[in-house]
Amino acid sequence: MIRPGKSRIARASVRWSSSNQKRQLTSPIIKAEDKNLIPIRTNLKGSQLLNTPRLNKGAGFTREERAVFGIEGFLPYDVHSLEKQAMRAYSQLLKQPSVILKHAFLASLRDQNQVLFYRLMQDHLKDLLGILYTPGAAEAVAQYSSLFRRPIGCFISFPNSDGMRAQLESHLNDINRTADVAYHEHESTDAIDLVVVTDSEAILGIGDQGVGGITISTSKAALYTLGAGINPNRILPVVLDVGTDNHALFSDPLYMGWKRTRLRGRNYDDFIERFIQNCRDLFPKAIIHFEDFGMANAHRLMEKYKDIPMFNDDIQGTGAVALSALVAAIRVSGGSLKDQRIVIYGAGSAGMGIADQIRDGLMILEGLTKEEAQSRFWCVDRNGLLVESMGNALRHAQMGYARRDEEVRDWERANPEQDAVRLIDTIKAVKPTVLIGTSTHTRAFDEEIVKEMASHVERPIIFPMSNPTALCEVDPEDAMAWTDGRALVATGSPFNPVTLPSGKQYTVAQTNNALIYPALGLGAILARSRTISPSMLMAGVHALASLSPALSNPEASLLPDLADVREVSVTVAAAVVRQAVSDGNAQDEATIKVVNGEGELGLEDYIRSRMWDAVYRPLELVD
Ligand SMILES: NC(=O)c1ccc[n+]([C@@H]2O[C@H](COP(=O)([O-])OP(=O)(O)OC[C@H]3O[C@@H](n4cnc5c(N)ncnc54)[C@H](O)[C@@H]3O)[C@@H](O)[C@H]2O)c1
Ligand SMILES: O=C(O)C[C@H](O)C(=O)O
Ligand SMILES: [Mn+2]
Repeated sequence: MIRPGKSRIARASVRWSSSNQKRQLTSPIIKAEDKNLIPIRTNLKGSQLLNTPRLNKGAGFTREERAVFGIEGFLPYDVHSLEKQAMRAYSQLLKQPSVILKHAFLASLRDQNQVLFYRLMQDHLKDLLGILYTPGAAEAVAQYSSLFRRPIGCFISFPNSDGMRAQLESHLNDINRTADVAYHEHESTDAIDLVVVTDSEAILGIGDQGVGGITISTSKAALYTLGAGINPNRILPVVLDVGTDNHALFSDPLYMGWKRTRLRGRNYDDFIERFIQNCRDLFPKAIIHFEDFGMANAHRLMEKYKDIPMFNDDIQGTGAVALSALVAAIRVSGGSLKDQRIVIYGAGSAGMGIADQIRDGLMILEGLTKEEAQSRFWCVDRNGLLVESMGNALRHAQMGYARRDEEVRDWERANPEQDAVRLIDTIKAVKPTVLIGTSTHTRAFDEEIVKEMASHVERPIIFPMSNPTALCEVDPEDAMAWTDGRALVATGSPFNPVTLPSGKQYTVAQTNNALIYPALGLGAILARSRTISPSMLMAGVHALASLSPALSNPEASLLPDLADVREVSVTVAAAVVRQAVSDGNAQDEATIKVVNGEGELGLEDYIRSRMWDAVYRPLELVD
C-alpha cells in the first residue's frame, strides 16, 4: 500500500514515542456549552416535532418551546433536564433482560430522541459499547428481520437500482428537512461528511447477513459520533442489498431483504460504481467508509477507489490498530519490530490488512525492502500455511506472503498424511514472537499451540482478534494461565481483566478498529483530504501507539481503553490532519491555517471545538 517515493513520512522524521514520551490523555477544555451552538431552525410543530428524532427533546422541551411549537398538550407538565432523562432511560435499559433486548431498546431510543440516545451512551460508554457495538451488534444483525420495528439508515437494493440517485437524494432532503446540519458556526450547511457502507457479505465473523448488515453500518456510524464527535446528522449509514448467499435467510418468511443469490461480476461492479458516483455527485465532500465486504471485493474496491477519500475499515482500520498494539507490545517485550517473527492465522481481509500495515511499518520505520518486510510473516489459512505452490489458489492480497515450498519441506508435521502445513506445525518450525488471529475459528489457539509458542519466547505476543466474543481464538484467561502470565494479549472483543499468577490484574486491550477509525474519519473530514493516504494511516498509528498505557507501565493494557476513545481521537485526528496537510492532501483552508499556527486555537483544541456533543440546542420556529 505504501508506494515508494510517494509517502512523505521520511524515515528519519519518524520516531516511535519512547516510554518517557508517553502522552497523557487530557480531558476536554472546551465544553459543549462554550461552543456557541447555532439554534436549530424548523417549521415542524406538535406531534410532528415530537416524532422527529433529530429534533425531539421529549420532556426536555422548555416551557417556551412547548408554547411556540404547540406541544404543551402533547407532554406531561414537568420539564426534565437531559441528565434526568438519561437517568430514566438508563434505568429502563437495565430492566431489559438480554443483550439483544438492550440493543433493541437503544435502537428505539435512537429512533425517538437522538440527543438523549447519544447522551445515554456517552454517560455509560464502558457498559454500553458491548451492547451497541461488538459483540451486541452481531446478534442484532443476525436477528434483524425478526426484531425489525422501524428502519434506520439507507437501503439501496439492487432491484430498485434505477432509482438509486433519487433514493440517496431523498435521504439528503430528509436530513435537510428534519435536522439542522450546521451544528456550530464553522460547519457548512451541505450535509453528508461521511458514508458508511456495507454489502453485508462478511459481517464481523458471522458471514453473509443480507439486509441485516444495515445494523453494522448504523453501529459503526454511532461510534463515529461517540468516538470522534462527528455530527450524526452528517453521516449516512448504508446497506447495499445485492442479495445473499446465506440460504437460511431465504427460508425465513420474515426475511426483509432481496431474496436472490448474491450479485457478482460485472453487474456487481457496475452497481458499486453507480453508488460511488452518485455519492460523489450528491455528497461531494463525503468520505466513504467500506465495512464488512467479502475479501475479494474489499481488496479490489480499495484499489479501484484509492484516489477518492475512502478507506476500508476491516483492512486498513484493523491493520492500523493492530500495528499500534504491536508497537506497544514490543516496547514491553524488548527488541524491535524487525526482529519479530509473525504468524497470522486467518489470511482474509483483516489478516492481510494487518500484514500489509505491519509490512509498511517495517519499510518506513526500519528501512526494510518490501521483500525483507514480507519475509517476517507466515500466514495460515483454512488450507494451511500459504506457500508458493498454491499458485492460483492464492488470493491477490496473499501473494507476496506465500512462503517458498523448500522452506517447509522438512518441517515436522503433526499429520504427515496431509499436504497442508497446519498452525501447530508452523508454530513449531517458526517459533514466532507474534501470533495474530483473524480466522473466526473459535479457540483455535489451544493449550498445545500457546504452550509451544511460549516455550520459545519470553513474552509471547498473542492477539486473538476475531469478533464477536464467541469466535475469539483464545480466551485471554487461558492464554495467561498457559503462559504463567507471560503473554501480552489483546483481543478484538471486550474481555474482563485477568488475574495473573502473581495476583495482579491484567487489563486486556481491546484491539478493535473502533479505537482508530473514528479519528481517521474525523481527521480526513476536517482536512477535507483528497484521499486517505497510507501516510495518514501511519500517522494515526504513531499517535495511537503513543497513548499506550503499557509505555509507562509494562503491566498495563497495550492500548487505551475503548471507553476513552473520544480523547484518544483528539490526538489521533490531530496527527492525521497534520499528515494530510504536510502531504499536500488537505483542502480545508481553515484547518490548514490552524496546522500552520495561524488559527486562534491550537490544533487539538480546534478539533475539540469542532466535535458534536449530545446537548439540546435551542429551537427556533421558521415559517
Ligand atoms: N478486531 C478488529 O478490529 C477486527 C477487524 C476486522 C475483522 N475482525 C475479525 O476478524 C475475523 C475475520 O474477518 P475478515 O473480515 O478478515 O473475514 P474474511 O472472511 O475476509 O477472513 C477470514 C479468513 O479466515 C479464514 N479461515 C476461516 N476459518 C479458518 C480456519 N478454521 N482456519 C484457518 N483459517 C480460517 C478464511 O478462509 C478467511 O481467509 C472476523 O471474526 C472479524 O470479526 C476483527
Ligand atoms: O466491528 C468490529 O467489532 C470490528 C471489525 O470491523 C469486525 O469486522 O470485526
Ligand atoms: Mn468489520
